[in-house]
Amino acid sequence: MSDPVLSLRGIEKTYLKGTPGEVRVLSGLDLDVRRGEVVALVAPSGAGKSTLLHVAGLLDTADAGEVRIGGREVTTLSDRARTAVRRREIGFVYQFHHLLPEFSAEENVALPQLADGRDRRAAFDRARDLLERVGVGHRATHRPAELSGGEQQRVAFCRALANGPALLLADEPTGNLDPVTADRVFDILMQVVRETGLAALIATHNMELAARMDRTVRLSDGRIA
Ligand SMILES: Nc1ncnc2c1ncn2[C@@H]1O[C@H](COP(=O)(O)OP(=O)(O)OP(=O)(O)O)[C@@H](O)[C@H]1O
Repeated sequence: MSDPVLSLRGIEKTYLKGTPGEVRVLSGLDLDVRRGEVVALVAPSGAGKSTLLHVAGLLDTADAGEVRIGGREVTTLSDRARTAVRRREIGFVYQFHHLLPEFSAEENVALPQLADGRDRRAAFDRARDLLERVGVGHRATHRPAELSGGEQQRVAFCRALANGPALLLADEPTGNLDPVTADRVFDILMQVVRETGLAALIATHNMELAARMDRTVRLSDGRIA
């Protein structure tokens, strides 16, 4: 079997180490996510879901343990090399869209591609194609403030997918939407993930959404229970 897209081994993370406020969040956590697999990450508030996603997404470093992306150990890479892995291999979706307000939907989706060296025309073609696929092609030239919450979040998915990542990490991606919109946006996310064969790790408090994914993992006492 091929290497998991994401492999975490023995991950440790403590905030404010050595101070009275020390918080041990991850303590020897192991997790694999394979190509085409959509995994729900479920845990009580404060258990460390965001911390885990940040470590897996190379936005933060663990105190100990190994992070492999596509079989490659990334913990020991230089900052520059890690940034390149993050940009090419990993897409993020957050609870709030974090789109750049002064740019249109298509510009928001084109920008990560331009940052990765793709030519302008190809970047905008891909942006419009992705926006079409999630049903917001007709809003391509609108700025985020001119879009509904569900539309904003669909644009945020497109931005996450813009550089063709192997791994999608999402932190409560529909948590800010009303239940009907959340359901619809989640369907679209699942459809796109299925079509592209991505590995996805999606943190959610919503057990109905978790039940629609391939597998649920629970984070408890700093490990996968
Ligand atoms: N930068 C930080 N400095 C100190 N403590 C932190 C920091 N970031 C997070 N924590 C603490 O670490 C623990 C885990 O936080 P984290 O945000 O990973 O939890 P979570 O499971 O994502 O929570 P929620 O579901 O509420 O978003 C919490 O107790 C939090 O207060």
